[in-house]
Amino acid sequence: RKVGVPIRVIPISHGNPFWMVVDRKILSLFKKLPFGNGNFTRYNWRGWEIEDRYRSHLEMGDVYVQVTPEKNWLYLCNPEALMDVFRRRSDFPRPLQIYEMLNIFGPNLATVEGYQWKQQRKIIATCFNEQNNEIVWSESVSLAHDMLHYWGSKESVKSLADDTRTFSLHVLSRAGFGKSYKFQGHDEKSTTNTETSYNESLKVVLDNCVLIMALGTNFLSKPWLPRRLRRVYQACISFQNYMTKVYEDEKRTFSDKRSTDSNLMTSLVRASHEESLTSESLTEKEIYGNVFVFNFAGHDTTAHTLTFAIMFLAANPTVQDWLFDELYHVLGDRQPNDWNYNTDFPRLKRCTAVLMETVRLYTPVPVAKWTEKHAQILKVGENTITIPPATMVIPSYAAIHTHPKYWGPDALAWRPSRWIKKSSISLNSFDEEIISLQRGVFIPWSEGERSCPGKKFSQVEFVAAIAGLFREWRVDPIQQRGETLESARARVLELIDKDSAQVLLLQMLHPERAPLIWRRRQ
Ligand code: HEM
Repeated sequence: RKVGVPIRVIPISHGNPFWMVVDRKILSLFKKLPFGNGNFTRYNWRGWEIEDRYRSHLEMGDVYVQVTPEKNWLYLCNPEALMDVFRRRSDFPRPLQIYEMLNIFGPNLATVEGYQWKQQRKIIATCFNEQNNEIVWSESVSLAHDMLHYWGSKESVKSLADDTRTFSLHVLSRAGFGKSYKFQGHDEKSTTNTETSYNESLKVVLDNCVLIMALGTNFLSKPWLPRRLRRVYQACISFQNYMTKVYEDEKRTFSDKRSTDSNLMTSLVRASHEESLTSESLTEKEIYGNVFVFNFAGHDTTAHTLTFAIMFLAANPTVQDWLFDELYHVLGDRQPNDWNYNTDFPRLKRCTAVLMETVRLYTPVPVAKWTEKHAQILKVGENTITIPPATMVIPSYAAIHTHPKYWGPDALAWRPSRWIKKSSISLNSFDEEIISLQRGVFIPWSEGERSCPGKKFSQVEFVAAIAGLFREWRVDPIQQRGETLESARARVLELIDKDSAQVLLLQMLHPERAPLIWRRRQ
């Protein structure tokens, strides 16, 4: 109350692990009770932000606090104040206790703060470079082609979410480690052989990372555990062995002065070696920790976003035509292996707009900051507030991304064309630009020094995938008995709206409930 902003009291802490498992089930029962609809059912579950959007801020203003038994959570929906929080990295650090579990393979960018973070970030920034983006581009184009081949051969595609995860895992294998794999659709996956074991182990690690983080690798090594858990442990070991081998190889290559590939792992080893002359290099453990965190941070973020985008496109044939016009204009009749990262990617503005519009509405990663040990003063609009120590400070991304004040009356509609304007410097009628926005109203990759280092990586990957999929093909929902195509599309939109929830990240829970069909354009 002393902060002087509206408050909402909720009975269970947002970080309570037991509650996180049962929240929605219990609240759905509560909602049925005559007195059951209050702050508890409105706010006390994981992912409430997406259902609520900007409504709480419309009711209470740009800042309010949720009071929980453990901490106070301050929600912020004001662009200038948000940018202030992002810029003041030491005043509003990351609450590291939430991320500690990501230390499975070693300390990394996501789990350190202060000087250690600065030092790691400086080295890592050099690895996410244009040579790496070129690898991301060509691998994504090639994999999208194979994925389309698989989807195009089926009468009904139900495995969208699984296949986009395979796609993003393969891109990471190549751009992160230098290992290229042929795309295998959901029904084509073979049992492991030696060649796929690295990729397979990475997949098992990522699929089970919550379990690994919760139990720890020491516990998982116990021989009396069930087979499934031992398999997870084996995957951790072979993933670690693979990283060690690449590390040793690269160290040798470096001392021989032979040039190598620009994948993230080799660049990290090289950059670390170069920095070692100034005693600021990464340790071997930190290299492993970071390679894991690149995979963790880059896998489902892009895969879920692709799933959302393809579903939205299936429901919006006019947007597919709009995309096709750009793809035909930029890529013409050239074959995918002739598409060029340097000249084609920057021109695919509409493809980029599809990404922006999708992450605006379905932002995959929630960001949290806190005030740690000290009170902080923050100007929010006309008011200046003092935020007490140990307060969580949460950018209300789902609100700022949809507030009509910044996005207009159709803010909740998925409309990629809102991102495009005619180029001011070109006379060519097709030359378009992405609109410039006020800083702080669009924050899916966060902002400031601690924003996502994989932003461009994910943009290149997404745009290459969309170009590969939609240059010659289109997608529709499969009609159910007695349904028109129009109502099938409305059903897909309804599914996106009602069936999306925060698991680890925000995702569609059952995209297989709306099977799709891919057809070649006439
Ligand atoms: C659509 C795709 C993506 C989105 C929306 C996204 C979003 C974000 C956000 C919001 C953060 C800040 C989290 C926080 O402050 O708590 C972040 C951090 C991070 N992201 Fe991404 N990300 C994406 C893809 C990727 C990819 C492809 C990679 C790597 C290949 C990656 C690597 C990282 C890393 C290492 C961090 C930690 C940075 C640090 O703490 O300094 N991300 N990402």
